[in-house]
Amino acid sequence: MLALPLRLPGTRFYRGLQARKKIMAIIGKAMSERRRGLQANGEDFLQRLLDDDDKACNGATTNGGGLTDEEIQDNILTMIIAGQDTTASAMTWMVKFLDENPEVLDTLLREQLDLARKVSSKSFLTLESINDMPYASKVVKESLRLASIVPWFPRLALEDCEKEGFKIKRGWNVNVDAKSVHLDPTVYNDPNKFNPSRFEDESKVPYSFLAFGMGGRTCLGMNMAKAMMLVFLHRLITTYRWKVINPDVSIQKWGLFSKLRSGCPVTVTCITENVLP
Ligand code: HEM
Repeated sequence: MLALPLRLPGTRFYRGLQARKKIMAIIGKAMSERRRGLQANGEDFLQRLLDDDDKACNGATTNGGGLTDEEIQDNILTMIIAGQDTTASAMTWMVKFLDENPEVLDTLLREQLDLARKVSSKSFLTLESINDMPYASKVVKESLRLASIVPWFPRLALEDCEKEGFKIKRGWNVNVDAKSVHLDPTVYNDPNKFNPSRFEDESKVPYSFLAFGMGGRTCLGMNMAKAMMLVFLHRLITTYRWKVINPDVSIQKWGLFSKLRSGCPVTVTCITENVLP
């Protein structure tokens, strides 16, 4: 998205196309190995698409046909691009914000240790446990607001229209600037402060939380991403003591998503069981 579309060797665009080809080939190989029984059929999204495709080929679907192999590859690539880097980056920012805000970390630790005591006999967190993390949910939301992982997203005007006095012509590209909304002091009080409690008296300004987009194209993985971030938080907070070792706040240049250039390295020590009384 952030490169001139020049198919010339050496350009970012060209390297992107080459990388895409490589990933598509890896996905294509996995598909053919699964179909030939050479790779374990996991219970994953790829398998669902392949199974639906089989059903369509055998006439077991009513909608006339499954996806082509290229469409299946495209769907998997979309999930990788939309789901992997975004969530990883969100977790990185969350660690950074918590490291910088010990009082928030303290409140979070208390909530998570309480929860850990309740669920310690189980080896995994259930949906019920995830729904029992009110403060952690606000930490996740505030991290997503302040980091604006997808800082803007593009739209195409399908017809002439006028918004707040601005005339927009059919065919124009319009970028929704989520980051500016998230940092607008008329929407969020003291917007640069990491303050999860601001969501206690949740801002009611419509369209003011755009971390997952809004409307017809809202993020499909929104609930999954939130759940992953909560599980990650719980494990990190209750199992490890950690410290960010590189406080560099610069952001990766030309990235599609807002990512810390340093990757936010941390030192990690496992907490012994006596932390959970
Ligand atoms: C913290 C993590 C994530 C963030 C911040 C995020 C953010 C977004 C945003 C802002 C959009 C809307 C883009 C637009 O309107 O043009 C979007 C769309 C999308 N996201 Fe996510 N996302 C995350 C995680 C995920 C995950 C885990 C998945 C899948 C496993 C996923 C799959 C998608 C898909 C498929 C779309 C396109 C939806 C459509 O166009 O109909 N995302 N995401």
